[in-house]
Amino acid sequence: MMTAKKMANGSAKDTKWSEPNHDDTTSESNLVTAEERSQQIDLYLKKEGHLYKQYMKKTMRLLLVGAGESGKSTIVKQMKILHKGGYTDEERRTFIHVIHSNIRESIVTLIYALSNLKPPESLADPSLHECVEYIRTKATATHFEFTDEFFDIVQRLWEDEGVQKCFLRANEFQLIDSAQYFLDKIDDIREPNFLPNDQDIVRTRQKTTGVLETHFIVKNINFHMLDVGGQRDERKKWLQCFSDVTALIFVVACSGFDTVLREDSSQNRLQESLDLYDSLWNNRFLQDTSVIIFLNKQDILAIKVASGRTSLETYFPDYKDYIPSETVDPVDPGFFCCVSEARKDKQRRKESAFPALDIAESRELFKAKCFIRDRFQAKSASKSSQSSFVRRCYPHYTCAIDTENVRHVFNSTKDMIQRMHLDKIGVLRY
Ligand SMILES: Nc1nc2c(ncn2[C@@H]2O[C@H](COP(=O)(O)OP(=O)(O)OP(=O)(O)O)[C@@H](O)[C@H]2O)c(=O)[nH]1
Ligand SMILES: [Mg+2]
Repeated sequence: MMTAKKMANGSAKDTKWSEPNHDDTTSESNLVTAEERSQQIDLYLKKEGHLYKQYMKKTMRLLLVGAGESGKSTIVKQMKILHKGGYTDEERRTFIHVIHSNIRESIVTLIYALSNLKPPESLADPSLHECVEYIRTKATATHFEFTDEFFDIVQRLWEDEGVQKCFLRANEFQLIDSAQYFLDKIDDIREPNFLPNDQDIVRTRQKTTGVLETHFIVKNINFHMLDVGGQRDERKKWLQCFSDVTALIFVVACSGFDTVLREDSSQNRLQESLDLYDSLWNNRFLQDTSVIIFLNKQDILAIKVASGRTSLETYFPDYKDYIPSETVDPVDPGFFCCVSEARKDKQRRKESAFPALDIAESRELFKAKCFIRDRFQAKSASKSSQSSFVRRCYPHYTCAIDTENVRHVFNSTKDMIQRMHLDKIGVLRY
């Protein structure tokens, strides 16, 4: 490090150093020795260092990582809703186009999947063939107007039983998670004065490219949250974010156990998350950084388990003989925080994305949640580190589209992040 003495001296042999003299006269009083100047600078750096340390103590840098579509940007949107005063009407309007594009992408995907699935599905109402043609030809055009004709056609197709059957097989192709939400809401969305609400905004899907940073203050603590693109070609940009990170928040789409990656159809999404987690846990630049795991998309996981159409066992054969180590009652509201939060209030329950589960389904969901969590925890074995810092992983079950759930999880991790941070800056000795 450049010492104050070196900075002050330039050449240690110089005997005198003088302050700039504006009236071009040199008086004895503003002549200081290099030694004195060096002491002044040392003092200044100490003071600055102290202020920097104070600032660092109150500044947490959180890096959101995880595979594509795991829910990172959705967490950032929730931070804006919870800690940055939410969205203005002007900002809400900017999401209208994204919602329209999400609807278009969803219906185009469903229509192509009808014939591409093996075995294929077909329209229940053959008179809709013209609508299919419209979607295939007009709705895929680069410059496309979202006309009434488009919304009428989408609505008719979405109500078709054949299209619904195709939707139930969405794990066999690439459909955005919010497809059903927006397609069910077309009546409202197509209105000329439609203004997206918070739930509409957190449901939108836009792939992140690059690194996006957001700042907010909670109880006098500055949070800098970094959101990165999670698809494979985006991950080389992550490295630049690794320095000075307080904690990594690793987001996992738990519901992805029966789907493949958008960018590589030979890779299972949950397996990709596990591999990615493994590589980050072992990354040499992150050896002093603890990891908070957000086991996300618990609502979709619950829907999949309740449907009985798909099982973890098909994709992860060791699930069959897995027995959770806990003896927690599977319907314990403390464990199912998302479900129980929703149950507190009948209205919210109705609006909740969570299905009502019977006891057997709850037990199965409990097993699935524990299994996925344990797979990540097994990869987080602490290695011996030279410092006294003990690196840990902290798993949490989340549902990023549920503002109350994110509030609850963020509150309970906030204090722990702060402890982790103080621990870390103590170890690194700024
Ligand atoms: N139902 C449900 N949908 C979710 C949840 N979390 C995120 N989503 C939806 O999943 C989609 C993808 O979420 P994003 O936040 O864009 O994912 P990301 O990790 O930022 O993806 P990249 O930017 O590609 O890395 C969005 O449409 C979200 O609304 C969840 O817990 N439940
Ligand atoms: Mg994103």
